Amino acid sequence: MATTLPRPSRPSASPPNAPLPSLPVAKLRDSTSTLPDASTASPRASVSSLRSQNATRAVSSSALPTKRPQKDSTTPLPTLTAPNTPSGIAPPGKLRKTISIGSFPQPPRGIASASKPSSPLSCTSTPSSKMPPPSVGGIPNRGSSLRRSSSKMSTGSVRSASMRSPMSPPSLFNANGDMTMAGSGLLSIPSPPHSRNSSAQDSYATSATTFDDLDLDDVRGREGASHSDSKLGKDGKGNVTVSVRVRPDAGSDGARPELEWMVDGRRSLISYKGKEGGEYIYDNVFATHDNNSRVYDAAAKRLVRRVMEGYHGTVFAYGMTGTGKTFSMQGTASSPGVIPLAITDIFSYIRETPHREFLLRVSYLEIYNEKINDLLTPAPVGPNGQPGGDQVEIKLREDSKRGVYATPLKEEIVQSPTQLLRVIARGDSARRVAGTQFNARSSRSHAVVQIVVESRERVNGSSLADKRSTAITPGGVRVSTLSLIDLAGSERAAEDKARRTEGAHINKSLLTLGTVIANLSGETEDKRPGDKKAVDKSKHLPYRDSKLTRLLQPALSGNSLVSILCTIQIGSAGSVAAAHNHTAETLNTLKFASRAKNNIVSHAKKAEEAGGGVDARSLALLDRYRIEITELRKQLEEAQTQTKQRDEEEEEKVREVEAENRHEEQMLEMQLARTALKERIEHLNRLILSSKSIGVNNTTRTFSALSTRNRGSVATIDSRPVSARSSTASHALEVPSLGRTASGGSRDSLGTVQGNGANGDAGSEEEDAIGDNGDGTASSAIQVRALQADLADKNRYISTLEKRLLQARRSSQSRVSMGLAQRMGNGEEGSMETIVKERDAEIAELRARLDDKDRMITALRSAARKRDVADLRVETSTPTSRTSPEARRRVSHQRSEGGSNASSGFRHTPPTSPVGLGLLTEKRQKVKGVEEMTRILDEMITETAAGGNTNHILRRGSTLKVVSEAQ
Ligand SMILES: Nc1ncnc2c1ncn2[C@@H]1O[C@H](COP(=O)(O)OP(=O)(O)OP(=O)(O)O)[C@@H](O)[C@H]1O
Repeated sequence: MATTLPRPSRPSASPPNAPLPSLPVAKLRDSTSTLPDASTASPRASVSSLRSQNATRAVSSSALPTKRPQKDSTTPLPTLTAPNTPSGIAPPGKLRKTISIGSFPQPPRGIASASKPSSPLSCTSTPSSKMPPPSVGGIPNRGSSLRRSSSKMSTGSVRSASMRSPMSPPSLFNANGDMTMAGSGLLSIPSPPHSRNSSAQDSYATSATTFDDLDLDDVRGREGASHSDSKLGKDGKGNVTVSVRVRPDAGSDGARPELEWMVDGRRSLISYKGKEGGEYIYDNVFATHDNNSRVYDAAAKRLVRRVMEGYHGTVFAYGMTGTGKTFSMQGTASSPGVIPLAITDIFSYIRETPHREFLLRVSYLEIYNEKINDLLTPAPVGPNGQPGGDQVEIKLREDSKRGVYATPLKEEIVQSPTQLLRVIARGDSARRVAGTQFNARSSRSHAVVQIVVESRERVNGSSLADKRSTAITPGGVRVSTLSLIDLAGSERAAEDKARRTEGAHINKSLLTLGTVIANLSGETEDKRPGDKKAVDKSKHLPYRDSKLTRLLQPALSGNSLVSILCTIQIGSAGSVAAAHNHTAETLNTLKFASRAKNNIVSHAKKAEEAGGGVDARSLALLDRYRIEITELRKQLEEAQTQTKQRDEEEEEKVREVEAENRHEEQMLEMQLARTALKERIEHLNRLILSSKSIGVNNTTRTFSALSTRNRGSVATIDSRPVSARSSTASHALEVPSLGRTASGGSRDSLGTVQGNGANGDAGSEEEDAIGDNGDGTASSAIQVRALQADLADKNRYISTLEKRLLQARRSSQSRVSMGLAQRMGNGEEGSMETIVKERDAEIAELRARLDDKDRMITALRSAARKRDVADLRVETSTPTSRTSPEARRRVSHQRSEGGSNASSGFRHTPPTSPVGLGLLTEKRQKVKGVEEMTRILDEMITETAAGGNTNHILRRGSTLKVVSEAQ
């Protein structure tokens, strides 16, 4: 409850100082302030009390309006229809039961008419502007509220005036308090002190006339069209409305107790002519044929509308078990009750009010055995998997802004009538019901539906920008609450233990409610000294004695518009005993209703609009949502900006990755180019080899001839195959390398030149590897030189390799550090390891490539040397063939010696003849040529590995070819 107001002033017993404005309809009421408590007083006590009161209360009929009496005089009193009447709601097939109007004694015309018109003694409507300001703290300060004077004076006047008036209004009671519908000795039940509540007083008048004079649709139309506060004053609807609804009788055994009752819906009057007889007038009396729609229209519609305007409102149904409280509040599918009709109206109002925006939230709780259960939260599951685990205890709290409220309680935000109805239906299904003696589906708990309405003025303009500007300005939110309460019914002790316990709790809480309402009448502070009523001030209001009264405290203490619907059953209900029971209960209910009407004072005021300066916690949900929406919008914009940035970064990354991929592709292309170059080199090498091979082969053939001739007598130069594979492996090149071997005995051993090259013929040739210059010295010298050259080559190549390795390391280190710096910048610290691995792999690859080159160079060199050696052999063998037979013999001898001394190794004897020296010079030149070629090859390979420049290689290749051809 956002605001609470001080209680209005109470009527004083003092007479009026000035003439009072007329009351549209004079009403007769039993003075509830003197009625015994419904729960405690015995019927007999009630009757005696009534009698004593009635004797002194009379309302003048002289001032009654003339319109109604004329109408009434021609209109018969309404009949009490049985459930099976055409307009009734009772099941079909039942006998039509009509209580004839003739069965009731008719009041005299004047009296009858007197019940309608307004009385000059009635109080004036106290405009809301004259209402006292709200009490500090929101909870009405009953003491301070009683200091109001304007209404107090008038109400007090009413009471005393009515008591004193010689013009008694019509009554069913005679001077002795006996109920008589006719006769001269009528006692008027004095008008209830409704004037204490000016609004309520007005409602008396209007409610009594409205349904008599107006077509219901007409009423609806007019009510729906008006939302203004002034309406309250104009039509006189009050802040507290008390209605009584009579339930159709389920059956009768002929006892016809209904004959003792008279229900006059037109005059909102119920009278009983039994022992505790009396006449009761309320704001509305609904006969058995009145349906839920009519009940809602008269008892709750206006209240609901005003809740939408910013007032707090409470509607509750009270009555004995089985009398139709749930039927009235919930209704049926074909006849919806107060709750669904209120929901429809709430949304109609929202539709009709485009200048405001609304937020609705709903909660639903029950008070069962003095424990509060949240009906919208599913029952927790116990250890056995069955519902019934321990629910979080819901407590009632109170604060100045919200008043009394239950917490923690689930509140659901709803956006449509269907959604709201569904939520309530869910709560209904969770509510405790059980079969009792009087009701097969008796509610065993008090159920409270609470709909919180937040609304605020919409800023003009419907553009999004306007809405946004509204969103960032909190405040201006009005919060009001509509409480729709279906109480459990009072009942006699049941046989079943569980029902008994429930019944005890129900009765206790209803008793407390009765006590609170009864004691409300004693809240008179502004008394004159010596005023007898002053003692009432001390009356205790036991709100805390039950959860129900605690929850209803804000409403009962004047903070809210209140509509109480009391349900009764006056039929025999199938048996005389039941009828008696009903009668007692019905009388109790009627007394409760009278007390409520007389004692509850409400000065509900439109909830103040929360300003923008309130702290965040107390902000209305609507505001909080607005703020949240603004914040979320901001977050969304930020998120969008971030997303955009991330997208750009990702695009950048993608671009980098693409660049990397392109680089890799380029690398791959280069790799392919290198491979192609290698192949080209090998091809060139093969060309070189094949041009030399031809010489070798030719020489070999010469050697072969020679060796055939000398087989078995010459020392052999064995050649061990050394295989050299190019990196492509498919071009394996095996060239003989020089080596020493002991070819056993006289047997020749043949070196082999094998090649898988394109020519494919090298491998098939045999070569006599004989370093034969006649004395074997030439071969030795050649071998030494060849070995030295080989060694030099190897050294050179090793140094080249070292250089390359160093370069590779440096470049990979710099690349790693660059990559690292870049990736560290991108926050990819985890990938350092990967980078190092990548670089390691690159180094390994480079090494492998260098190894390949190494092998290739070795192979090339070996081939070149071999070719060189072969040339030398050919050349040295030629002069030998031209020497004298003596010399040949010497050679032959030496060979035979060499053969016998094979184990001593290869002997190298330098040539001594001038021919030999010339040959040697020529040979040296050739060796140089080989070295030159090797050098070119080395450079070429180095450059190839470093740059992959095909043209360059080709150029070099052609140079090489030229060199080789020159040789
Ligand atoms: N005005 C009515 N017209 C037709 N049937 C009614 C009327 N009022 C009540 N009933 C029927 O009477 C039975 C009991 O009504 P209901 O359950 O509403 O009583 P109750 O006051 O809520 O009882 P309890 O306090 O035990 O919950 C239901 O079957 C209902 O349909």
